[in-house]
Amino acid sequence: MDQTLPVTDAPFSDPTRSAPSSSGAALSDTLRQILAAKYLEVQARQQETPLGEMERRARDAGRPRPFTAALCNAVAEMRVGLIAEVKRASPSGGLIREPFDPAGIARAYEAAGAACLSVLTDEQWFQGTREHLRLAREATQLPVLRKDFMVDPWQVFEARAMGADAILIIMAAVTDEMAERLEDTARGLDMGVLVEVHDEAELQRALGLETRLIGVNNRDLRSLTTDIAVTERLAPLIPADRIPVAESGIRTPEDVRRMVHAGARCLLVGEHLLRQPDPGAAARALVEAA
Ligand SMILES: O=P(O)(O)OC[C@@H](O)[C@@H](O)c1c[nH]c2ccccc12
Repeated sequence: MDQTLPVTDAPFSDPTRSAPSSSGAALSDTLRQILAAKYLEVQARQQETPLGEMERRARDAGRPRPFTAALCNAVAEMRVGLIAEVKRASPSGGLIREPFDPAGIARAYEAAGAACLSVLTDEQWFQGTREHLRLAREATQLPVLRKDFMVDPWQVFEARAMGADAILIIMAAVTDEMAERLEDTARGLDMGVLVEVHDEAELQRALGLETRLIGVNNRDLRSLTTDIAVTERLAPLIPADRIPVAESGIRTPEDVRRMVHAGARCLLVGEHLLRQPDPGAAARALVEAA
């Protein structure tokens, strides 16, 4: 814990310029728009709360709950490791749930046997807030992933300061160098990391990190379409010392069985659960599918 943490004195890097876009496609699409706004948002927030102050708040936030261990335990016990998501809206789904009760939803997920929670904090595209994360975490004992677009280590301190136990690193959104800085910062705070990939090239880049949890996003963040065959293609390429997590577009017990069969016993599921009158019952049906 006495390691020197990376500082954010460098200007925000634009991954669309320097990172290899693995698909070869220009990011002139949803992800690019989200990132352009995110750099500005982080810059503005950092002016309100400078790095040193945010780091102090992060270190005062108490101990993080063990996110990676919760999923490892589920896998070791041959259960489905469900990361159940709390989100009000999304760019592809529009307004998903209204009224929206993050604490009640989180409690229902916990009772259903979810291993972890994921809470959207992006306001502009997902109508998320820091308050949603705080409410969901306080209502349960579960480790919580802050689901947002991380482009600067300042946000990792911010995540811990708001109570998050883990962060997401989206390989399509960052350079290799930034991915490492985000990972180092999270590890220095004892936080978990989920690194997200969508194709073979992003997977190769992700395997250069130390993070064990490799999320395969079935959703293409450029076009917003989902296809759970993406996990079936990529999960077999993930080495045995890593833990594959199938993300997005999972709805039915049959989908769960397909993901488990492909080698992904951990699942990140949101929209389907949140569209049901009883998200807890829907979560239980998926946990019990395999
Ligand atoms: O709601 P779904 O299709 O079940 O997907 C959940 C989760 O995988 C999705 O919200 C997600 C995965 N990666 C992201 C990156 C940013 C925002 C959102 C996401």
